[in-house]
Amino acid sequence: MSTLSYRTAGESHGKALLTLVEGLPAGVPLDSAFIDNELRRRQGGYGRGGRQKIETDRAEFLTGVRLGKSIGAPIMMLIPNKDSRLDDLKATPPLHRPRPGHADLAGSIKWLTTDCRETLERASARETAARVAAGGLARCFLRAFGIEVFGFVRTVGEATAKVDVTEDNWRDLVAKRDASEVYCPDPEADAAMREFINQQKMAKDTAGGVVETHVFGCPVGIGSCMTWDGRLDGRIAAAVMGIQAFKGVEIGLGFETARRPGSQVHDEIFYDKTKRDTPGLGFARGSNNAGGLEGGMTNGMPVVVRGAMKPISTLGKPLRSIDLNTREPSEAGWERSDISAISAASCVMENVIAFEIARAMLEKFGGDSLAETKQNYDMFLRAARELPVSRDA
Ligand SMILES: Cc1cc2nc3c(=O)[nH]c(=O)nc-3n(C[C@H](O)[C@H](O)[C@H](O)COP(=O)(O)O)c2cc1C
Ligand SMILES: C=C(O[C@@H]1CC(C(=O)O)=C[C@@H](OP(=O)(O)O)[C@H]1O)C(=O)O
Repeated sequence: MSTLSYRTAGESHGKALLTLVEGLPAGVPLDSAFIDNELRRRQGGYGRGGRQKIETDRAEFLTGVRLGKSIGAPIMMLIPNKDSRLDDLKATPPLHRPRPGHADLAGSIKWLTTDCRETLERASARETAARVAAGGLARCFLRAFGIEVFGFVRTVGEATAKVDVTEDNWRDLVAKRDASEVYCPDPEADAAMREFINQQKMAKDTAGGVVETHVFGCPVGIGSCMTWDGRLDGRIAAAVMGIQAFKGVEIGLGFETARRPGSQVHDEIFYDKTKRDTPGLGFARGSNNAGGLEGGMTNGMPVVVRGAMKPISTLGKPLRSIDLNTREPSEAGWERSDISAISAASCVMENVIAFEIARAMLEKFGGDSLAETKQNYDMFLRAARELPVSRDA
C-alpha cells in the first residue's frame, strides 16, 4: 500500500497536462462531472486573459478506473491543451528579457540558457489545472466521509468580503460566490474588487489578493504531532505555498495570534452531548482561532486557511529588466497574461488543501478499499466516543 500522492506533468503550451494520482483506495465513485466543473471554475473569474477563451478543460481518465470507480491502481488523468504550440518557434519565440516576479531569471540561469521560455512553460500556472484534477479526485473520496471544502476570495485591493463562514451558512455562500465573477460571496466587496481589477487593467498593471478555504466535517485527530512532517498544518501550508504566486499562508487567526494575549486567542473547550455522534464528537469550541488545527492535528472544528497571492508579474507596462543576451538594460518581456487570477487561485487552493486532507485521512484510517477505510473510520469514532474505557479494552 502506498500513501496518497500525486505528480503533474505538462507545459503551458505543450500537448497536454497529466496528473498521476497514486494510493487512492479501490471503490471510490469518481464524479467526472464534479471534477470537470472544478476545472471550469478554475478557468473562470474576473480579469483573466485570452487563454481561457481558447481552452475548455476536461479531465480524461486514462488508467485506474473501471465502471466509474477507482480500482486501487495508479490513476492517470489527461487534460489536453488546445493552444499547443511549444515546438512552433514563430508562435512561441524565445524570451530573453525576464519578467520581474516570474520564474524567468532564476530558471534561465539555473538551466543554463538565456531563453526564459523553457522555464516559463513549466512554471506557468496552467499546471494548476492538473492539481485541481487531483484535488477533485480527492474530494470524491472525502465525500464518503461527509468532508466538504468551500473557498472564496476574501480580499482584493482595499475590498474585503464581510462574511462569517460557518458550518450552517456555507452552502448559501456557495450560491452567492458562484453568482459573482470574482468568486466573492459579498456583493458589495465583489463590486469593489471588480473596480480595483478594472483600474489595474486601465493602468496596464495587475492585481493579487487573499483567498480563503474552509474544510468541514474532518474527524478529530487526522495529522500528527509525532513528527515534524506529519503535522497537517505544515503540509497544508506547503501545499498552499506551492501554488504559483502565493507569498503567504495563515491558519485560523494566523499572524494576528502573535499580537494578542493567550486569553484572546485560544479556543475554550465545551462539550455538547447532542453533537456526540458528529465527527467532532461533541467537543464544541467557543471560537475557532486555531483554524481547526492544534498540534498539527484536526480538532473537530472547521479547518480555515488563508493564502496571499501576489499581483500577476506580466505587466502591460513592463518593469525594468536586463536582456540576458546583451546584459543591457531593457524592458521586461510581455506575454499574453491575466490581469488578475485571484478567483482561479481560490479554486486551486481549495483543491490542493482537499488533497492534503484526503492524504491525512488515509494515513490515519488506511484501507485498500473505500469500504475498509470507512470501517476503520467508523471504528475509530466509536472508540473515541466511548472513551475513557475503550483504548485498553
Ligand atoms: C491561476 C493562476 C494564473 C496565473 N496567471 C498568470 C499570468 O497570466 N501571467 C503571469 O505572469 N503570471 C501568472 N500567474 C503567476 C505565475 O505563474 C507565477 O508568478 C510564476 O510561476 C512564478 O512563480 P512565483 O510567483 O510563485 O514565484 C498565475 C498564477 C496562478 C495561480
Ligand atoms: C493558461 C493558464 O494560465 C496561464 C498562466 C500564465 C503564467 O505565467 O502562470 C500565463 C498565461 O499563459 P498564456 O500565455 O498561455 O495565456 C495564463 O493564461 C491557465 O490557467 O489555464
